[in-house]
Formats: sequence, C-alpha cells, structure tokens
Amino acid sequence: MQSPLQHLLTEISGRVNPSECTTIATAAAEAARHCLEVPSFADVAAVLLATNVQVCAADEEHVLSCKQRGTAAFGRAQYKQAAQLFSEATRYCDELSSTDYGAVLAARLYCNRALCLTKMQPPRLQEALQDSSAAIACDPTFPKAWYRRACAARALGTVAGPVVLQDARRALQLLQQAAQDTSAAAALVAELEAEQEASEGASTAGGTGSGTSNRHSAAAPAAAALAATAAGSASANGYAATGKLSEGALVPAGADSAAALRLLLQAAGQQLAVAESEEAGRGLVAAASLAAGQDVAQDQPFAHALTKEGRRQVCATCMARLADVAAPFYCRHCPMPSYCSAACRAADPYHQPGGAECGRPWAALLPAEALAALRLARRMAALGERHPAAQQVAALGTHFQELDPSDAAQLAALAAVTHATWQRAVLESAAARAAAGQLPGGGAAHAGSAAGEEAGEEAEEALLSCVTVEAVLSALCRFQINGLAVVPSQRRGSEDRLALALYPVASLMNHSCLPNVAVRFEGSKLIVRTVEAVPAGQPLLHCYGPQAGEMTTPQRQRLLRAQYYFTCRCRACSPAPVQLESPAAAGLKCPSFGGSDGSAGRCAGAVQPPCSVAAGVLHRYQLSAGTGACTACGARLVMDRWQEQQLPELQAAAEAQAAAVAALAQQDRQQQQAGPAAGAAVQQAIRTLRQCLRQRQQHLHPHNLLLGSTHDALAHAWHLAGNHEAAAQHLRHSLAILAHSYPPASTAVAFQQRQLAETLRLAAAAASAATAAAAEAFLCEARQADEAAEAVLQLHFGPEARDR
Ligand SMILES: C[S@@+](CC[C@H](N)C(=O)[O-])C[C@H]1O[C@@H](n2cnc3c(N)ncnc32)[C@H](O)[C@@H]1O
Repeated sequence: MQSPLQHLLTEISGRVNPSECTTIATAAAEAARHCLEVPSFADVAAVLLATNVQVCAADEEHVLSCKQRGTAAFGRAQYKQAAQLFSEATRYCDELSSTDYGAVLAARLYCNRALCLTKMQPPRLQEALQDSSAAIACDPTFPKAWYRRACAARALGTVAGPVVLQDARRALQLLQQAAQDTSAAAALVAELEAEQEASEGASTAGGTGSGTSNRHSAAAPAAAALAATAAGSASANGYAATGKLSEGALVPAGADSAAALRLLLQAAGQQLAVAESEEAGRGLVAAASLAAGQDVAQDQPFAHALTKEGRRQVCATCMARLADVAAPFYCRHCPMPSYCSAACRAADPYHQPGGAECGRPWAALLPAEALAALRLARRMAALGERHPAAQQVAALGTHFQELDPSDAAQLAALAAVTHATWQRAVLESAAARAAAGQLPGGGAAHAGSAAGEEAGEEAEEALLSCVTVEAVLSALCRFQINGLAVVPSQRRGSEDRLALALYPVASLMNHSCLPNVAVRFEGSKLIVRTVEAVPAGQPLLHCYGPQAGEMTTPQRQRLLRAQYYFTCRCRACSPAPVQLESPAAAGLKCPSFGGSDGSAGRCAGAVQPPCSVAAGVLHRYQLSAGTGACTACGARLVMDRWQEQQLPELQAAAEAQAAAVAALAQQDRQQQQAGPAAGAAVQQAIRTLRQCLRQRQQHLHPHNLLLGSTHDALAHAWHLAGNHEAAAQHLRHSLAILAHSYPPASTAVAFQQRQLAETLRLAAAAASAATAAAAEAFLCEARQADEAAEAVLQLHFGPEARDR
C-alpha cells in the first residue's frame, strides 16, 4: 500500500504532461504548478510540518527522574549507565536552558556526566573536559563545573598549568562566596600553585627568560584552547562551529572554473590532476606515479543527509559513530539529530534555533535523497558562484535528458513537494516569529555573501528567492549520478547506508568494474587509497557498485545504465575485456555433463541459455544470455527440457532458499536478543537448504555464484545450530566458488577468508580434548586464511583493516 506521501507524488506526476519533461526547467515548472493544486498536498503538508514532533518539549518530571536514576547508578559505581541516564536528561533539559532554572539544572547534569566520564575505565577525559565546559556555559556560577574542568584538564595534561590553576581558583572563590565546603578545591589550588612555583623555578634556573613572560606565552594559546572547548568551536565536516556553512577560499572574481578546480585539488591531495577522456568525460588522474596501498586523496562532503539508519548510528555533523561516544549531545529543540560533541551540535547549520528543518518531521519523513538535494541547492545558493566547491558541483553532469518521461515526472514531483514543504516551513516560522514580536535582525542574509551562509531562519528567508523547484530538481539529478552512499565499511547493502553525500573532488572519479583505488570513510571524511600502482597521468578509478566477478559483464552494464546512465567502457567491460570472467559464474552445466547415470568423461564446460530466452527470465534466475551451446564441447541446451524441467526446479530452489534465509535471519535476531535460536526452526532451514543445494548442483555449473550463496546460507544455519565444523565446510566451498569468479586480491574473497578463519577458530574451541589434533589443524587453517585476508584488506583499507 502506498504511503500518503507516495500517493501524493504519484498524483502530481500523473498530472505532469510528459511532453513538458524535456528539460529540467519545464518539468520543474509543471510539477510546481500541479503540486499545490492537488488536494492531498494540504493533508500531507500538515503531517510533514506538524510541530508536535517536539517531544523534547520541556518535561521536567522526566529530567528529574533521569537525574535521580543517574545518581543512583553512580552510587552503585555503574558509571556508563549513569552517564547514559544523564545524557537522556540533557536531551530534554536543554529545552529548559533558556530559563534560569533550566540552565542551572543543565549545568548540574553536564557536571555529573563529566564526573562519570572521569570514573570510567579507561577515563574519557577529553569528553569530561567538554562536559564541564558545557556546564560552565550553562551556569558560570556553578563552582563544581570549574573544579571538574580543572581536574579533567590537569589529568589530560594538554592544557597549560596556569589555565588549570585559573579554573581551580575560580571554583574556590565561588565556593567561598556560597559558604560551601572548600576543602577539595583549596587542596587542588595549593597543589597547582606548588607545581607552578616549581616549574617557574626550573625555568628561571634554566635562564629561559622571565617567569612572567613565559607564563603569558604559555597561557595564551591554552586559554584560547579552553575557551574554544567551552564555546564548542571545533570545526567539523567543513562547517564552522557557529552553525554557518563554512566559507573556505573564494575564487577571485572573473577567474575561470580551472582555477576553482586547482584550489579544490590542492586541498584534497598533492598528487591529483583532472583530465578529460572521450569515453568517460572528466576524471581524476594521478599527477605523479603512485605506489599501491597509498592514501592519495581526501574529501569532505559539500552536502549530505543522514538516512534513518544513519540518524540512529552517527553524529549528524561529522558522522562519527555514536557507539564510540560516552557523552552524546542532542539537538536542543527537536528529537531528530544526535551529535558526538557540543562542537558538532553548534556546527549543524540545519538545527539552529528557528531553522526550517528543526522541530518538524518533514526532514526525516522525506526520502534522504530529497533532503540531500534540497541542502545541496540551499548551500549552492548560499555560497554563490565564487566558491570553488560550489562551482565544481555546478559543473557536474545531470542525466535528466536520459530519463524516460514517467521517471522524469516522478523526480520533478519529488522536487516540487520537497521545495514546497521547505518553503512552508520557512514561512510558518517567520510568521510565528513575527507574531511573537521578534522583528528580523539587522543582518539579513544575501546569497553569495558570507552572511548568506548563516543558518537559522533569517538566512533561510533570504534563500527563498534563489532556491527554486528547478534548482532542487537539478540538485536531485546531480545527487543521483554523482552522490555516494556513506557506509560504515565496504559492505554494500542498502541497510548499511548511513548517509547520502556529494563530495566535490571524489565526484570527479570515474568508474571501473576492476578499480585501481578503494574508497573508505572515516566519519564523513572520504579517503581514496590506491590498490595497485598507478602510473602518472593514468586515471584513478573506483567502483560505483558492481565489481567484476560479482556479476557478469551484461549484468553490470545493465545496472550501471539503470543507475548512472552510462555504458561502462572500463578494462573489464571493453570489447576486449581483461580475461576475468568465466561463463560458469552465471551459467548452467554442460548438457553432456551427464545425468544421474554416473557416465564417465563428463564435460566440465558451461552453457548459457540463448538470447532468445526472455531477459526477464534470465534476470530472475541470475543467469546471463549466451549462445545456448557449451563453451567447451559445443553441446547444445535442449530448450524444451530446460524450460519444462530445469527452470521450474531452479525457481523452486530460489524461492525455498529465500524463505529459509528469512527464517534464519529471524532466528539470528532471536539468538542475539534472548539466547539460543529455536532448534527445530534451524533444523528445518538446514533441510530446506540442502534440498536447494541438490537442485542447484544438478543444473548449475559448479562455479556458479548461486551455489556459493546456498553454501553461505547453510554455513549460517550450521553456525546457529552450533556445528562450526559443518559451517566451515560450506564456507570452504563458497570460497572456492568466489575464487573462480573474482579477480585476485579482491575484498569479497578476503572477507570470506576472514569469516572462514573465525568459524574455524570456533570449531577449534568446540573440539573436545580427544580431537586436539583436529583443533590444531583448524587453527592452522584459520591462521593461513587470516594472513591471506589481511594482506588484501591492508591494501584496500590501510591500518584500519583490522576493524573491518
Ligand atoms: C561521478 S561522475 C564522474 C565525473 C564525470 N566524468 C564528469 O565529467 O563530471 C559519473 C559520470 O561519469 C561518466 N563515467 C564514469 N565512469 C565511466 C565509465 N567507466 N565509462 C563511461 N562513462 C563513465 C558517466 O557519464 C557517469 O554518469
């Protein structure tokens, strides 16, 4: 069933005249015209723009309950749990911090969390320092906040002594004023003064100049560092901490786009250049010879939007993993974004007070690609054409002309709805502000100026006139063919996508099914690493999705055309492709392989059904079209028999495997949440998968990747059943099949080797004392598999290979 939003998009696109979809401008105008006319727009907009999403609205009772439970957990020395409860309370409490009472409460919560962080093993001092600064920012009269900061800074040892002493003295002074216990603070001040005297004595004795001048020079940068921590001014993701979109260098007025490109390339890496080729247009090339296994470029997104999964897992600004953060920060005004630090919260231009994305669900309910495109259009308009990255993004190709009219109308409808929703959000918050008697400030923003980059509603209002539906549609097209999915590792499933992002330099990289570079992400930073030596002047090519070995050439080409609208001419696809691919990977057994009669002299060749078989049928069974004759002996497929008997059996095997895999996934979840999986369900899945394997083995060539997938599913099932030895046996089979299809040094094979090594270790651990020799053999095989995998993964991912 369609959601109301999908229904609205279908309704609008159904009204768009396909003959008007020949250019972005005409399609956008058509969709914009129909968008507001469609009656259901008002209903959908009401949901998208509802303000009741503010579940963070001040809820004092919840704050106090979390604080109380946090204090109790602290009392039981459960510091991690206590920090989590204080975090939960700060999420709500920040909403109160505009009131005196709220600010006082927030300061206590940050201070308590800072103490938990210092007690954790190992202590999280940097985060404790940040929390005590946050506490000071909320309530500068709170002595404990100054005391905690002094303690954290001293333990860290990265902040100069005089600054730490300043904090400790401040704490002491406030305690004295409030007539509270001063003993701990007084002791700290005394210790710090003694340390300082000793260090002054040492430096005077060493004849390095007067103590006073030394003190000042040391304190100044350190004080600035602390002040920066307090204000949260670290820069992340290319955004300045104030929530402004970072300016970066401007291209001088009148300079050409080549100057903009030079500036960008310099920032991304010293060994890069851009060259144009007939087959693939512009592309990144090596400016000098590059060795294999070298990080050669890095890039930060020009625009990005988190997916639903990403909102749960990573910081909205820098995409650091929230699981690694002991003390997260939340938007002060709505429940949507989480941050790894106060600095990242301050740097999010889309969640500043009054911002159009903050406090309303539309930004989370629209597809991530639509929000990413809107952000791209807003940022381009805000930065103006003298910004090098904006210039480069504007020069990226769009594929609108290649879309079929109904897809073009759908995309235009999405652009129109996204634009109209944003426009309403901006206008509604402006109206609310006016009703509350808040007049616009003096610094109204203008596109292209530094002020134009300001976040918040005044800047959004200024952008209303420059960000049109046409600009959003054009941004959507740019994102579709130039954007990248940010993933936590090289796993490619859509469920792993954390964000969609457009990288100004990396978007210049062309595709190869047999790439010479690998791309990885550290938070939002994209890193390009060579996986083979690249001579000077040669293109740097990464893989947009389908790799050689993973699919046949026609399958890869179909996918690239459907997703990126080009016919790939890489070295694995060109008319004389590098000899990688055996027809066996997606082929059937040779008809003269023999039946069940065990006849000798079987042919080991493969046969692919002839092109006359409907493409849909081939696609469904993941087979590729060929000549219908065996590649080795020329024997022809008997089409009637194949269609009447083999095809239905293959279909039954595919369906049964899909059902068994789904059942295993459910058992897996159950095992993770509540202990052992149900034995009967797993045994049933094993029986089904064995039957699939027999059917597939009967018809498919032994190197067909589909057989590998059945072995993988069986390995999973045996793993759940606790029989790691049987699981390892299936993984060995699957590895052998992968090794036939994938090029050498491929990560797909390496990840499989790693999985085999883990399974073998489990099998060794489960082996009884009576089978010590078997256990040793498993461990020996595991070591070999690990070594082979490490060599490849290091090449692709560098030192982080171990974490993958
Ligand atoms: C992300 S952009 C790469 C930069 C692009 N070449 C440019 O000039 O802006 C992707 C586009 O480059 C082209 N392209 C990339 N790899 C290609 C390949 N292997 N064969 C043909 N065209 C390719 C296609 O037009 C594709 O849509």
